[in-house]
Amino acid sequence: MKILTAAQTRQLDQATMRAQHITSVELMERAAGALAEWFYGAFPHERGEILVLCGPGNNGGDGLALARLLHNAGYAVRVALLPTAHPSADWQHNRQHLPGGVPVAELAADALPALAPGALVVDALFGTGLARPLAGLAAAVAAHLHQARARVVAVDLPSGLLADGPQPDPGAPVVRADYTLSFGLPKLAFLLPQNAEYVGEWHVLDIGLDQGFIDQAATPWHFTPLHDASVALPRRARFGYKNTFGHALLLAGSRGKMGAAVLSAGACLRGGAGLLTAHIPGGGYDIFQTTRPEAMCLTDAQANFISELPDLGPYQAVGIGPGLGQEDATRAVLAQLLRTATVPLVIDADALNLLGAHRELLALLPPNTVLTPHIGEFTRLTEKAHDDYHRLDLLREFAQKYRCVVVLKGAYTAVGAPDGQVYFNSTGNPGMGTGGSGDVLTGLVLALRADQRLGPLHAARLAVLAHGHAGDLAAAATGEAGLIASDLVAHIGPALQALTE
Ligand SMILES: NC(=O)C1=CN([C@@H]2O[C@H](COP(=O)(O)OP(=O)(O)OC[C@H]3O[C@@H](n4cnc5c(N)ncnc54)[C@H](O)[C@@H]3O)[C@@H](O)[C@H]2O)[C@@H](O)CC1
Ligand SMILES: [K+]
Repeated sequence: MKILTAAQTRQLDQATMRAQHITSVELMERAAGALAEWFYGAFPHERGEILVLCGPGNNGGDGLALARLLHNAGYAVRVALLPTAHPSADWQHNRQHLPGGVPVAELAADALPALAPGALVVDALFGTGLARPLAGLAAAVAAHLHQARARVVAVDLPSGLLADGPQPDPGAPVVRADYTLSFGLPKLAFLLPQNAEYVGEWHVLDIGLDQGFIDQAATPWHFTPLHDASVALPRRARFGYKNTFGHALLLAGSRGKMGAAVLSAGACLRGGAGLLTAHIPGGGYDIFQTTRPEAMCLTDAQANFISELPDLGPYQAVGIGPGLGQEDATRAVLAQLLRTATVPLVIDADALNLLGAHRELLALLPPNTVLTPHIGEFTRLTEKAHDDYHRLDLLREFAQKYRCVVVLKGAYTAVGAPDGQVYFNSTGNPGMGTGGSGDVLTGLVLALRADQRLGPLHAARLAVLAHGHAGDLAAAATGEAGLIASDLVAHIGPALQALTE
């Protein structure tokens, strides 16, 4: 699913009207109808008065049309208008068609509407047409809503927030919505942590926008919903056997962190690898063989960390990093792996930290390597981003420069591809912020990299999607707080099953 800029969204509206031979008023009516349907579902028994705040443009027009539909459906509705000398044409149309029974007032700085705590307010002040930061009356209204602790439903975007880029004035007020209802497609702003306090829970409402325009629109940003045919797992061949499903090698673990190796290995096995060999510190042998009898095990001469690179001949993919530690000898193993590997690599955790601390090693990264940093690890590989948008620029630059796939982990994990495209993930929950969660992802990526039917981007996106879905399935059983990484491993099977072609 593509994510478009505000400018592209305007072109999309125009293209929709042309392709479907409808007027902008008719498109606005569709938008208002979709908003009203959402309201009927979300607030079926709302008894209090709903205050609809309308700006001067088509976002305000949506608000006026919604006020009419809610009133006609039996809700108590009141409208407050931002004073304007030049309302949009569709605004004027919907103002004229507002039923006489709906009270209308103009907003004024010295008489902001009284709001009981929890009052339901629709923010239809500004949407994709926002041209400058909120100031004056609009800024006062945004602050007033926050102080009054109103429940705010934003139409298209919380007013004051840009759809597709950082705020020019980070200090300017933005409406803090509890819900944001976007038309047709998600917006880039929704996916970044710095905007979470404004966007709240967001939903995309289908208003039948022109798919032809969307298909040809150029954008680096994409959103991967749970069921996306382009990242499905191909079925296993009826006559396949363990060697056809790939033999993975995992280098992981150090004293005190053998659990990372165990979790990662479990995820690799549950991820469908035909065979898994783990190379671990000698002292971890009993732990590993006891907890992962399905895996084979090579032990390092060192008891507490990894100092040797095994012969890579038998393997279709190699993963390195979980629980690895950062010994000099381990760094030498990583360097040797980068120099000699001819099969796909997956690099995580301390292997990334070693790369960050010895950046000369980055030049050795084989193309199509999958790296799975969280924000801290990514910062060590690149630089400190001044905001979340800048970090996305750094992600694209890094993936393009090293021709790698970079999985930047977090809510809406962003997968950066070597061609500069970025794919945001839709699955997962805050319960997955728990030790070992990343080790599980590494094992899963490794399994899918050993599957020779999948390219690096497909494997990474599918692993991220399945990992998040496993988290959602697990949280349904344990709750978010109770979720631990072993639960993720246990749910990888059903998650992948749900994502199979
Ligand atoms: N074009 C269409 O057919 C559709 C548009 N839709 C709605 O239309 C919205 C976009 O409408 P517009 O392009 O009219 O833009 P907006 O309604 O977002 O805002 C534009 C108006 O606000 C003024 N303005 C911008 N920033 C301001 C600020 N900081 N302080 C004070 N005034 C400011 C502009 O001068 C202009 O009058 C979307 O967000 C969506 O809600 C939907 O109805 C779907 C269909
Ligand atoms: K809005």
